[in-house]
Parts: sequence; C-alpha cells; structure tokens
Amino acid sequence: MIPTPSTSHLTKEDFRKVYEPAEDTFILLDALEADAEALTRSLSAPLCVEIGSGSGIVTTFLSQIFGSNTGTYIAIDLNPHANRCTVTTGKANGVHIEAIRTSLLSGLRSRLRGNVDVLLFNPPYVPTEEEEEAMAQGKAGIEGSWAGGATGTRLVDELIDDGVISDVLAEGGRCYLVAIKQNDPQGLVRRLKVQGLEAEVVLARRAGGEHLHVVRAIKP
Ligand SMILES: C[S@@+](CC[C@H](N)C(=O)[O-])C[C@H]1O[C@@H](n2cnc3c(N)ncnc32)[C@H](O)[C@@H]1O
Repeated sequence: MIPTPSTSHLTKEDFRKVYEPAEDTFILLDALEADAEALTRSLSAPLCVEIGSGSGIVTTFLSQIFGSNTGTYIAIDLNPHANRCTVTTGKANGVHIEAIRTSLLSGLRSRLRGNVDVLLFNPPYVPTEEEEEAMAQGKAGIEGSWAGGATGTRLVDELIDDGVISDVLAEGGRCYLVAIKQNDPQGLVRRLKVQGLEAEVVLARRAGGEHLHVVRAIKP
C-alpha cells in the first residue's frame, strides 16, 4: 500500500485559501494506486502533469508510485496559494515539483505536445451558475476549487473538445479525470473516444452526497 503523502505542514489558514484533500482527492489516489503496476511497467522516466494541484497531494502521491527520484512533475494551478502549497507538500515528502500558475495548459500546450505520460485533473466539478463559475475563475481563489459551470464540466469540456488531452499525451500516455454523476461521466468517456483515446470509467463510489467517478483515457 502506498502511503498517503503528509500534509501536516499545511495549516488551517492554508486550507482557507487552498482546497483541502477530500473524498474526490482520495478516489483519484485510489485509481492511481490500482494502476501502479501498469504505470511503472510502461513508464521509466515519466513526464507527469497535474492541472489544479491544490495542496499538491496527488502529484506527490504519483511520484511515490514511480519513486521520487524518477520522473518530472509539473503541477499547475490558477490559485497562487495552491502553487506554494504544492511545492511545500512536495518538499515535505521528498519530491521536487515544478509549480506553474496558469489556467489549464495555457502557454504550455505546444511545449507539452506528445510528451505527457500522465495527466491528472480533479477539476472544479460542482454545477453552478455560469456567472458564478466565471467569477470564481476570475478570483483565482478557493471558490475556483468547486464552481464548474452549468453542468460542472466547463474546464473539462474545454480540454476535451479543443483536443488538448489527445494533443499533449504521449503514445501510451494516460489521463485521469475526476467527475460526479451530474457531469455525465459516460458522456465524457464518449467524447474522449471521439478524440481517438481509449476511455472508460475505472472507479466509481458514493461519498457523502456525491457519486464520484474516475475516468481514464489512454492514447493508443
Ligand atoms: C477540486 S480542487 C482539486 C485539488 C487537488 N488536486 C485535490 O485533488 O485535492 C480543483 C483545483 O483546480 C484549481 N483550478 C480551478 N480552475 C483552474 C484553472 N482554470 N486552471 C488550473 N487550475 C484550476 C483550483 O484552484 C483547485 O486547486
């Protein structure tokens, strides 16, 4: 069993500004752990990119699967406090994470094209008024952790429908997305398939009031 990275260096004050790991975080860790053997078998020096890294716990966990001196870890977040927390969580657990402040993969897409071995995104997935989502994105604070627009998939839609995921993944590269039932995970799977990816729901469970899913897409 891979240990959950320590976040004990982060304070209550940090978690007022940055998303605190919760059930949606943990289902993503579980999906990665379930694929640990396949990940390490097929990738020796992986380039791993997480969008929306928050506390940094997911990227740190992924580095533990590969071994912390193996691979390159890039963690993106729109929230500058998340960038800082991600770096300190990496350090506290012995991994170097490059934190970048941008929206989705803006400014990085052409550099990453065909090179990403593992792409992760636990997005803001709660269905909200579009105005509320736009305001949350503008503030780049904690509100941006959950406000997901009309169907909760505004950011994921942008990644899928603009072909960003299929574009940046390397051959054999994998993308893991968290979604809830209201996001229509099977619809996400269908649209990822349209982009030429092998996609499926690999994990689903109820937690509190949410029916959480992890969608995995692999570039053949
Ligand atoms: C649900 S939280 C997930 C945090 C962490 N990965 C986890 O699983 O605990 C979503 C994260 O996405 C970030 N985010 C929201 N909009 C973003 C955007 N346009 N580009 C990059 N990150 C974004 C938020 O700041 C937040 O840290």
